[in-house]
Amino acid sequence: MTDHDQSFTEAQREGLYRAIFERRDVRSQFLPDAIPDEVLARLLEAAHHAPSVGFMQPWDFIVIDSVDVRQRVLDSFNEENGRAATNYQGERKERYQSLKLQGILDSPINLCITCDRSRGGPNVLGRNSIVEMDLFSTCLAVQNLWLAARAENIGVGWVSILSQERLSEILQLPEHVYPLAYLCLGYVSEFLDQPELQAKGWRSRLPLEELVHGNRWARPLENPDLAQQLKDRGKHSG
Ligand SMILES: Cc1cc2c(cc1C)N(C[C@H](O)[C@H](O)[C@H](O)COP(=O)(O)O)c1[nH]c(=O)[nH]c(=O)c1N2
Repeated sequence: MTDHDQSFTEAQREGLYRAIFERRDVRSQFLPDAIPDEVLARLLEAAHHAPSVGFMQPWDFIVIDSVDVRQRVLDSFNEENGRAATNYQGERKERYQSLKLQGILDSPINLCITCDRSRGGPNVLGRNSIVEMDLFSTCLAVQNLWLAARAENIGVGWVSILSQERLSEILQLPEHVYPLAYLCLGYVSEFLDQPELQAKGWRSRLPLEELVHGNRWARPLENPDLAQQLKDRGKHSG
């Protein structure tokens, strides 16, 4: 037992949900303004407080301000994005090619969050059966940073249209370090009220009630009240 109230106030709870619902992947709205060091430090601390398998903390954070390094990453993006465009034809291809899918040079800073697959030695508690748990843990660090950034009015964009080998080479990563997330960070002109891919007609949010099942794959929920709640929530989330 502690001697202080551990409950969130209603305002604190709303603040957390607000960060969750108003977080966006940003590519087009970056401003060049620098992020103050103390703000960046808060974001990195939030990432470092993510849960991790066996408390492995497999992440490292590479803060990239060099325009030269970023240009080389952008070159990899352009090459990979050209290849990705060949997956589509006709109108869909045109739409793909009209999407802006990175803000590598528009944002003032890039951050690569890596996963050191050997951290903590060969036996990590909780990772004996499913070895990818270190990668999943690192994803949670990304999400912590992404949500904290929203609360700091900073936009984050994840760029994954990159050659992993090329990225490892550019950042001189050792063999056992996996470049998990390449992120662009910066203040923004606005946060869109829905995902940019939805706003541009690429793909829409799926109805939550179709994604929640009872007991076995694709079985309806036994609980009709929960089913109704899920439907109602869909009406007011963008
Ligand atoms: C693992 C991973 C990888 C990528 C992304 C996300 C994640 C989680 N997203 C962003 C993605 O398109 C976006 O999250 C969804 O469209 C939903 O939009 P909001 O994040 O809610 O704004 C993304 N966006 C982009 O413009 N270029 C990219 O290469 C990627 N890659």
